[in-house]
Amino acid sequence: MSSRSRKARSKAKSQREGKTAFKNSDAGSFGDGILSGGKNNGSDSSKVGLANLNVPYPEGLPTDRPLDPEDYFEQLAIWLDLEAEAERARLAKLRQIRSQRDAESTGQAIVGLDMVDYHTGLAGRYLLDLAKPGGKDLPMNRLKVGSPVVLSMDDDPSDQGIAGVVSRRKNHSIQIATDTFPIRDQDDLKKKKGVGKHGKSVQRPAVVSDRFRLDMSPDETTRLRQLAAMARAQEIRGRSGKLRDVLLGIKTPRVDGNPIDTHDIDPESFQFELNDIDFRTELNPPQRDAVAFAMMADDVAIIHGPPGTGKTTTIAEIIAQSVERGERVLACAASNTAVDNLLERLVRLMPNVVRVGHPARVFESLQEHTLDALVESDPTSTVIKDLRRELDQILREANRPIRDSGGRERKQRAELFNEAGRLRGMIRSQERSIVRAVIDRADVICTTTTIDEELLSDQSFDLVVVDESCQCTEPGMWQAILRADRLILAGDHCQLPPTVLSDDAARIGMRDSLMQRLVHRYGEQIYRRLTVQYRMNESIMRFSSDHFYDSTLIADASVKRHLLCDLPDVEESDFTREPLLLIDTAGAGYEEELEPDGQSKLNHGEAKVILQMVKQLADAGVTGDQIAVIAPYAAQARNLRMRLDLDGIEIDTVDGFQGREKEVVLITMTRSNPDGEIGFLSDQRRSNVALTRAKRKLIVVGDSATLCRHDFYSELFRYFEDAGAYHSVFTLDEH
Ligand SMILES: Nc1ncnc2c1ncn2[C@@H]1O[C@H](COP(=O)(O)OP(=O)(O)OP(=O)(O)O)[C@@H](O)[C@H]1O
Repeated sequence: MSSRSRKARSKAKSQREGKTAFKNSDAGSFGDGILSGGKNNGSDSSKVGLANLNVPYPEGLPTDRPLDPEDYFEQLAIWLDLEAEAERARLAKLRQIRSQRDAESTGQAIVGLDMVDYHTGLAGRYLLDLAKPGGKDLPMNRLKVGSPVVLSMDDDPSDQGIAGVVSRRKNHSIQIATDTFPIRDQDDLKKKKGVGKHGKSVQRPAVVSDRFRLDMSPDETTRLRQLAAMARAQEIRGRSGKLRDVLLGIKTPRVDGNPIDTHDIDPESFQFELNDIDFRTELNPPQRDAVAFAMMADDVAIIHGPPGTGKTTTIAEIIAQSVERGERVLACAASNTAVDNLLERLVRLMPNVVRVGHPARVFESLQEHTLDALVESDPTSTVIKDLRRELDQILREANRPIRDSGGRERKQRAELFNEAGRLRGMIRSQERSIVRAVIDRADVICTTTTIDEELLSDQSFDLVVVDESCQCTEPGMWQAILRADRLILAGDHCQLPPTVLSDDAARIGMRDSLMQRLVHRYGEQIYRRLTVQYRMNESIMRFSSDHFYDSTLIADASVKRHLLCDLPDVEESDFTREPLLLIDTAGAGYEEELEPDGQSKLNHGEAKVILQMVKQLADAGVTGDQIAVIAPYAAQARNLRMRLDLDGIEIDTVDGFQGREKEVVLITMTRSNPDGEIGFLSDQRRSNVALTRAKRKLIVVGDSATLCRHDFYSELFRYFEDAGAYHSVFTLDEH
């Protein structure tokens, strides 16, 4: 353990007791009114509008003075420690649930699995196909493609298992990529019934007789990489050291050579820069300004992109401009989905982009841009293909059941495994040199902010861009920052913050992003806001614009009045002509319930209303793939998935929907109780995301008696009422 990590651990206790690593911390005194429209007096830290950015972080990193690097990185290490502790505790609790029904009801484990097939993939990984005996469908689960998992023996609670990543999932089978072959007893191979297509039972043997269990796993690698990057960042000098000092408030950021706190940008230079850019995309004026501003920033600039305002489009243009100037760019985001959204734009603008990351986590449509695919299609990789074929062959031979009792076959098997090891070594070394060549040739590398240090080794970049940067914790930023000459952060602090499991870490600042901190510290000079949105009908946009963005959003003419009934094959009626609809369930007795065996909430009454609305939409000609249902609670999303069977309809939690859009969105607020408790619905950023996903129609189902005890929801209900879109559930048929 590093000395900082040790120090951090011992400090973690005092952190939980509410102390910070900052000496003389006077957090709570930054009220210097740096941002425009300061409506809020800073008394309510739950409000998150830009106008409310004057609100100090309750106990987080101070923004009114430079941060001492040692204190700062120590604080970040403490957050990571608290977070790791919370993650370990959560998973330990889950793995203790050994009984099938209980373990699987969490959605984070699948038990009693047979291994029905395996192959070798890139870099000598094993791809293991697992299924339930008899080809039964897998239970509802949260193991998505890309989820880190632990594969262990089902009948052995002491088995620590091996680490893997989900690489494919179907209704009745799941594929895991691992570095190790999970075999307990090689002699124990015997034929068993397996599964075939569509879950039919066929005579396909389970290739290993053991039963397996899959559990979601903690991602220790990420934390270790972050700690290592922070240790380097604390010591680093030169250009990266200067950028660190700017981000810590020790040095002032510069634009066009001038410190931002003393000079407004010279309008003439700005105009000159703007005129000089040969834009590759059709951008609106705020987007163009943002591009020019980013190009002029000497060290760091921020693009604030409210929902649907073309943040990703804008940063793709910034990257294209930077490449045009002969620069190399690292384009990152905290999630794989956000990286892929950006990659989708980039590949339309330039050819030489490489997506680094596990291919299992990359959109199917973008596979050809992954490092794996590019290495595979490299002419020099035919050698690797031959070696891999040989490896597969050897493994199949080695896994044949042993028939003789004399030990000869056992000896042969050991030799075969040795040979397999040697081949894997050769494959790896060949691949390493091709990987290096592909990466060196790329103009832009796209990756999540959890960077594979081995793949990118010593690469540094003229520009590092982090999209959705408000979803990234500060410790999560340093791997990317260390490789940057200049840094552009894009995001929206009024949407979801990063996921932080530890309440203690969240309370002392881990959920506040670097972008948010820099805006606090430097104010308007450090960011440009995009204001024209291309998603929502104006009525859908207005509430969010007024509440979160100082009423600055403008609906582009192409979407301003678009309606559901304008879609081909959708019948025109009052229902499809109105962009807003709110169904108030107050008085109907639709009380929330706690999911059996779980912590999450569901609401059967609201689900019934959602079902009725979806049916009405389908009857009007709206197709499933044009509809999304958003539930703040996973249990309600699961409940609805079991009850709704319209082809193509998407049902997910708010977190699953950030960055997405649909023609029509239904939200089931779920909370309904006599005490007016609303749990994490009180985080308005979550509601902001849910309310801004719909293009042409937004339907909200909720209980005013519970929700409207809170100002935000009371305003929301009033907004629907004023728009003539409020209906009590009693006005619906069947209720
Ligand atoms: N200047 C523009 N002219 C026309 N359409 C645009 C323009 N800028 C963005 N769009 C369109 O607006 C939509 C949203 O753009 P984009 O995905 O870049 O936004 P975003 O801000 O990243 O979205 P999100 O809110 O999901 O984070 C896309 O369909 C995009 O093509």
